[in-house]
Amino acid sequence: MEAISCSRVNLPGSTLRNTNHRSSLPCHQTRISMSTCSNSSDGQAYTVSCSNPTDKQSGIVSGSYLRGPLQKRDLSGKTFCSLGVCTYTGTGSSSESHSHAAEERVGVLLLNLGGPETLHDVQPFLFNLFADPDIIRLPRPFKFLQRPLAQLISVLRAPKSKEGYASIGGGSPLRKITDDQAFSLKKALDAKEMPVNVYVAMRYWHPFTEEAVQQIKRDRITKLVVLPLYPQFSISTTGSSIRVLQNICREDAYLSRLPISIIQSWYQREGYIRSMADLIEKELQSFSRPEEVMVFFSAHGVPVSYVENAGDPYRDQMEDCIHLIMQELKSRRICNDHTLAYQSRVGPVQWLKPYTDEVLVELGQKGVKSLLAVPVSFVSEHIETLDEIDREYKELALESGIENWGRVPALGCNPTFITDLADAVIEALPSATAMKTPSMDSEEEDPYLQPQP
Ligand SMILES: C=CC1=C(C)c2cc3[nH]c(cc4nc(cc5[nH]c(cc1n2)c(C)c5CCC(=O)O)C(CCC(=O)O)=C4C)c(C)c3C=C
Ligand SMILES: [Fe+2]
Repeated sequence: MEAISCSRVNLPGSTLRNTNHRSSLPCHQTRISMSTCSNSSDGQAYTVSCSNPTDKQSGIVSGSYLRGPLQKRDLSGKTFCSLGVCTYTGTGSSSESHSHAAEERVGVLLLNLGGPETLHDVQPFLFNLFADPDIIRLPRPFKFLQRPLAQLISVLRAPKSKEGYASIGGGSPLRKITDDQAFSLKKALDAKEMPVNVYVAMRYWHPFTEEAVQQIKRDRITKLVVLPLYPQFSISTTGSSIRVLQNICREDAYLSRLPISIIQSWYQREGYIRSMADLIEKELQSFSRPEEVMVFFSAHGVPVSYVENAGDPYRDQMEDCIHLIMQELKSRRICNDHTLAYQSRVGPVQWLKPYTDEVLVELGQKGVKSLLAVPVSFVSEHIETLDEIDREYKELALESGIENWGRVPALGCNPTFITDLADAVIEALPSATAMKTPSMDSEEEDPYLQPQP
């Protein structure tokens, strides 16, 4: 594999590893502090040199990722957690889940968003979401408004959200799907002779990160791989979850010494790209003229300011991801037209464009008759696939002149995908190092989550 070089945003004092490159596009430049990196000739063991002059040696986060721009920032914050940790330890007790070395107990921590399990949970779930300073980014002098604003917005938005959740069965399916993915991942790792415990940490609903972390401590895990269930990195998703984790680790003697490897993004992995292409190829067959179908990638949006002011690599990674999926399809002689748009905007600010609803109308006006929607920023079914895409966008598309509509299902427990995640975990394990967290500026502190019932 050819050598590549890149510049990237760096956490203060971070040491990062990049493994398993798939292609040779240069990493993208960001605005904050930079570090340069170059890969070894075999595309493995990709080490990023640290640019922080004051703290060159300390490894804050050890990240295994493939390529592409990464957002690294000071991750700090606080969270409250409570009941319901789900751990997959196989048939035996957790202490049986050892790695090869007698005392080594490997844990995998899956990070996800979480969702309300009942309609009663919707408003407090929304409060937690809007109280996250990575979701509503207030300028420093206005940080004190975060919680009151979260309270106000959550109360105002709750009726609309409740309608959506009511229409998909009265709650989010995310917890059940994530638990199933955790179970499948554990089985896939067992099959590769890598016995692990798999934990689930949700950002805005049960089981919260702290619950998972408590279980990790009880199980006396000796090495941890952190795997966000978001293929692409965004400040608002993976970034936010890592910040919370880092904050918990900072305050805990055991956790601050625990070797941890964080997989920051994995959209470039061959197995993921192949499994997405498989789903698209299969779904295209349900159309009478598959070659005439527009492949319509719909990604969850973020406000433009994240990308343009805060250096969020989300848009670049999303575009790169679509490119890789289309390349894979082309290699199978599937050469359909395709487009990417962003859905689910909230509030009055500018979000990434083009907007899904606007593009659907335009495509209908231009005479596109068959369209296959591909949700691409998330790997489980959730409110935005089951309600927004399947109901709202489908209706809009049909009204706009599109006659044949299809939608690719989310990956869920797709075997190719889960096996690839298992490989990602195995590749990340050797780079686990203790998470030394920066001391936190009190003004940057996360507002406390609303205590849950
Ligand atoms: C990559 C995925 C996601 C990004 C990026 C993201 C950013 C983001 N989201 C909001 C606001 C809301 N998101 C909501 C639900 C929701 N968001 C994602 C994923 C991403 N969000 C998922 C998978 C879900 C669904 C969870 C489920 O229960 O099924 C909601 C609640 C639902 C609603 O009222 O629409 C809100 C609100 C912002 C503001 C944001 C970036 C800043
Ligand atoms: Fe969202």
